[in-house]
Amino acid sequence: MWRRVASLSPLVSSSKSRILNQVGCGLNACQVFTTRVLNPAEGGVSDRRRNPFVTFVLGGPGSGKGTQCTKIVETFGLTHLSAGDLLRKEISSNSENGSMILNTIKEGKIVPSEVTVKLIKKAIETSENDRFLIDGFPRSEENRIAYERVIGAEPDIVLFFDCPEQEMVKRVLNRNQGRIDDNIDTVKERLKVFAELNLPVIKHYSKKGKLYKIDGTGSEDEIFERVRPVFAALR
Ligand SMILES: Nc1ncnc2c1ncn2[C@@H]1O[C@H](COP(=O)(O)OP(=O)(O)OP(=O)(O)O)[C@@H](O)[C@H]1O
Ligand SMILES: O=c1ccn([C@@H]2O[C@H](COP(=O)(O)O)[C@@H](O)[C@H]2O)c(=O)[nH]1
Ligand SMILES: [Mg+2]
Repeated sequence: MWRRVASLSPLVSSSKSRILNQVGCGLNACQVFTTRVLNPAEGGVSDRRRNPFVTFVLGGPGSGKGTQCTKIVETFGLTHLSAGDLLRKEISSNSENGSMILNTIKEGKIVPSEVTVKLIKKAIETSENDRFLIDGFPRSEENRIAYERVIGAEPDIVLFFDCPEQEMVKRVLNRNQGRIDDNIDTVKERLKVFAELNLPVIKHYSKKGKLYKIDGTGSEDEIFERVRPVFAALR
């Protein structure tokens, strides 16, 4: 089991992006606190995986969440759960929510919490691992509250990849993986949704001392060297 309390030196980004100004939440805090709020009435996660170590990985579209998660998995062995990938699997498996999810993703909006939280809960419960990176979730305060209620715990830490909008748009439009939301109109909407609904989540966890803000500019390797100490300190 990983340590749940750690004290690290500051890892504050020097980026001057618009997002940073909007968050404006004194992100020097690099102490990791734990607040377990297990809620037996809701069931929480199953007994076998009752107390997993959870990292939320947040950032705007194209900020590099998925790319950095792959590197964290390779080096530290956490299991990567991308909320977007779980939703895309629902579309391709023709589930009852498939067409609703497809339309929501096309529009750059947020899928209802009950759908996403259920998929994440199942993925945690069916995993052999007890350490997770939950990538691209929670997208809103409503998502966050639903997760904490259903899972019965807060995340242990939260990573936020801070990247200028112009760079994020460039990366998304060059991604070339056939995603239906990698077009300029959807990206504009996703940036709007990120600023309006996701930044409040980031601010919430900053206030709780759980946030690690990482400068998301530079090469993939340079960014990973900013991420590495966060997990190295928890081993
Ligand atoms: N540091 C980087 N410099 C340049 N390109 C990068 C960098 N990191 C990731 N990329 C590229 O940018 C694109 C978006 O990266 P990635 O998919 O990791 O972002 P994301 O935050 O998961 O985005 P989304 O929220 O849309 O899923 C990918 O094509 C990836 O290869
Ligand atoms: O928790 C979530 C995660 C994702 N979505 C929808 O999926 C797309 C793509 O997500 P990525 O994380 O970029 O892969 C996102 O724009 C949302 O439409 C969601 O609703 N809830
Ligand atoms: Mg991604």
